[in-house]
Amino acid sequence: MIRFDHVSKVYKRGARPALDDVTIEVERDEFVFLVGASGSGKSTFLRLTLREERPTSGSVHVLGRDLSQISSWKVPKLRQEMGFVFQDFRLLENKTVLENVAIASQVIGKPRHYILSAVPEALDLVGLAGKEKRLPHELSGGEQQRVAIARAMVNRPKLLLADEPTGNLDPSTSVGIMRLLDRINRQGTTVVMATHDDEIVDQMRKRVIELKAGEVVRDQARGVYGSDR
Ligand SMILES: Nc1ncnc2c1ncn2[C@@H]1O[C@H](COP(=O)(O)OP(=O)(O)OP(=O)(O)O)[C@@H](O)[C@H]1O
Repeated sequence: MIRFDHVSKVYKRGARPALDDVTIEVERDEFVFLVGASGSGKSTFLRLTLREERPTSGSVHVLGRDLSQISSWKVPKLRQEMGFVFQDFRLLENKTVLENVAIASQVIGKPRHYILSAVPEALDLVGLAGKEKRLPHELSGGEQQRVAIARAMVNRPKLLLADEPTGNLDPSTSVGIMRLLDRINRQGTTVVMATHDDEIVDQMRKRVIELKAGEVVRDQARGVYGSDR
């Protein structure tokens, strides 16, 4: 699903690498936490997976494709096969819940009959059926994040990337969001979630990849502690 082969990323010549010789494989149907202190390289990992950035060296494969071989005009098509969720929700404030979700299908030209069935299905998945006409400011933070997750799922991606999705939520609301992400994973979507929240990571008992100053220092699924090279 995702393969990083000796990937390094240096943003500015001479600066410390944001990722330093990272080799990781995420298999189909896995749920993986990406943890590490601020600046350890989590967002860089996600940006490379989305091909928002390109590696300085090494190769990145996502959804069976070598990202270095994909021409720029094909990148939007690749991103259509992924969903992403952010800490700050990023909803359109003057659009209803329904419109916020539908727009993700409309912008990529999905046919009307698809949208008419996929949008209610996505809202049902996240438990927001009945709130279609609300505007984002009429929802709680947890509900706003659910809208963002419905939007990420409406095109039925194989891979969901989440960057601190519970970062703006209180602990009990976060638990609900984690249950939802777990359910999405069990229904067949690979999930990679960057987080600072140790409590969530401990509760969920999933694979944990820890980055420190751009290096993988822990990969719990493989039982490796310390640098694995
Ligand atoms: N666009 C950029 N230009 C220059 N340096 C960058 C850029 N983006 C990130 N960096 C640097 O790369 C390193 C890794 O940053 P990254 O954002 O990947 O970490 P992070 O683990 O996601 O941190 P946080 O949890 O605070 O989001 C940091 O030293 C950061 O300053």
